[in-house]
Amino acid sequence: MELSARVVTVMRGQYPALSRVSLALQEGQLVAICGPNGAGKSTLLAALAGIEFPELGAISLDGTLLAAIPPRERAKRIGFLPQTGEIAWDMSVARLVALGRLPQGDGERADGKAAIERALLACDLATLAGRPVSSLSGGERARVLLARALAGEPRWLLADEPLAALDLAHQLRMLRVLHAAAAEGRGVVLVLHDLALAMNHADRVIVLDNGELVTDGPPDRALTAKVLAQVWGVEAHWIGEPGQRALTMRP
Ligand SMILES: Nc1ncnc2c1ncn2[C@@H]1O[C@H](COP(=O)(O)OP(=O)(O)OP(=O)(O)O)[C@@H](O)[C@H]1O
Repeated sequence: MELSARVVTVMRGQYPALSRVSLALQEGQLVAICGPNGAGKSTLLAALAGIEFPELGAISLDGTLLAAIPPRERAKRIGFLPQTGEIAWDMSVARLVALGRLPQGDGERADGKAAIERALLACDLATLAGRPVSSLSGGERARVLLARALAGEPRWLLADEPLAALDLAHQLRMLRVLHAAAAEGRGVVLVLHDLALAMNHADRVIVLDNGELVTDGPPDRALTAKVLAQVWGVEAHWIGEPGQRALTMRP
């Protein structure tokens, strides 16, 4: 089972936001997409989710062009959480999370309800379920949006900076949930700015810069001091044990 991009170019006006990017993602892994501001991370994630159609190249899911898969079927198989945590309509947390079952159409049936309940619990939302989303804090809202994506229990979960607004304990909790989803055989792809999270928790890291793929591999090979200098322009190095690494930087 594979989600792949073949020489994908996405234009923004005259300039490419993504330029000839090729990669193949496998289920069962947690993959981090990293890179500086404007590198093309959100564009790549949206293209992989079928939200954005590339001008050149192709995105395929299990060998079928994404563009050829009907939108509802695509939404069943690929859950997408965009970077902007905007919520258009005010409603209760439980109702918003239930929208994650729309592609399946079973939000009122036992299977759907159980999946919604699992997502609410996974994101520590049980006590907030009856609250209007407009009354929540930024981090609470971010957990609700992640829960909506999880409620669909898609084969692929693509999330753009899902942990950025979360406190330390909830970051860890959500990482465990995302790891568990990968261990169940789902594909989990996260855009992450926090390179220590990527280093310690991802199975694979993809680094983009200026719309181009710079490195793609295990975290310790993709996020070397040399890559940090070349891509982020910082003099930094890793300390600590594998799985508990921290980044030290010269000011
Ligand atoms: N609507 C737009 N019009 C013009 N250029 C755009 C538009 N949206 C994005 N871009 C450009 O496309 C490039 C890639 O943007 P993208 O949002 O994918 O970057 P990113 O790596 O996700 O950045 P960030 O870390 O800041 O979220 C950037 O140079 C950005 O300025």
